[in-house]
Amino acid sequence: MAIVDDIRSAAAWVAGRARHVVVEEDAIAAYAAALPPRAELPGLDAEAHVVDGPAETRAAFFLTLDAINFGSGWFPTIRKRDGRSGYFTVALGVRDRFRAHGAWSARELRTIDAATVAAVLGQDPAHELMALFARSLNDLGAHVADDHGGRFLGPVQAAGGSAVALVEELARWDCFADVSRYDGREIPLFKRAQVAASDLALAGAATFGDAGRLTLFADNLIPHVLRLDGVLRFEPALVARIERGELIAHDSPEEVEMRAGAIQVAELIAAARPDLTPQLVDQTLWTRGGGARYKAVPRPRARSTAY
Ligand SMILES: Nc1nc2c(c(CN[C@H]3C=C[C@H](O)[C@@H]3O)cn2[C@@H]2O[C@H](COP(=O)(O)O)[C@@H](O)[C@H]2O)c(=O)[nH]1
Repeated sequence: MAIVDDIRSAAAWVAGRARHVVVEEDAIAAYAAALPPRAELPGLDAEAHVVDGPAETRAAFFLTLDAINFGSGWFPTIRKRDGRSGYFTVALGVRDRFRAHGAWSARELRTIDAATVAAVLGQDPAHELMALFARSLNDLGAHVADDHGGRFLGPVQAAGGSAVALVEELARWDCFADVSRYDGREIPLFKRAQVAASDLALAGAATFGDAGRLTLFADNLIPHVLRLDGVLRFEPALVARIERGELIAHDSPEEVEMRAGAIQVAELIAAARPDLTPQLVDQTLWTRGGGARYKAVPRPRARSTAY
């Protein structure tokens, strides 16, 4: 079975036995009907990303950014750009570096250290997230250098027009690892490998015929949006912990159920809205999550390199 089908069937299996986070199936039809048409979806935020210039540079930008598109559990402890979220603070830092000095080469990424990453992102070099970012970039650099001759378009071209094939390759790299365990079973989620495929297509660095097979990208923000919108029901004790700002343990049943529940909801929505794929549902809900209503309430936070 293709990796994306493993992800969706694992997510459905978790959702079917979830104890802490439950899909409100009766809410799906109306919720799906009310989601905006795909035409209204915002594309890439051109100000925060590298969306022009050579395809090789766009591929370098998004593979570099998505290799460090995690840390949401630490975001309350990093220095944010004024009025920007954690994700956009990181994206803008990488974008500024690309604008000033171009892309890091694969060879440079292979040896980049925490202090260099911290300087680019405007962070304390001693912050533990900087060492995690550097380690992820080291692995990315090693794979692009050793497996693809230093070309960031290498993995895209090797995927031969298939987003699923690209996810299959990135999922083998440590820097895109994202498999949890739940009731003794492996639960592949691969949020960043999948968002990388999506971002490369959005940036025009890749053309995929099968992007509709990607699942929703299981982060912490979408379950939060779905809870506030009444589509995922979190048990009261979990809500209380989240609202106290307590970290939820990565790989805990609650955390896996939140992420798997969001993937399952996107599948149910896509079944009700043939014009929307799970990737488009993700973009809609992730964008919605940036709104005041969702920012006003504490969101779940877990510390992992997955999201
Ligand atoms: N499900 C989903 N999660 C996504 C993204 C993105 C960025 N993608 C956009 C970039 C270019 C295109 O416009 C893409 O749409 C980041 N995240 C996650 O959010 C979390 C950050 O939250 P906050 O605390 O607010 O910064 C963090 O876990 C990060 O991994 C997405 O697209 N989908």
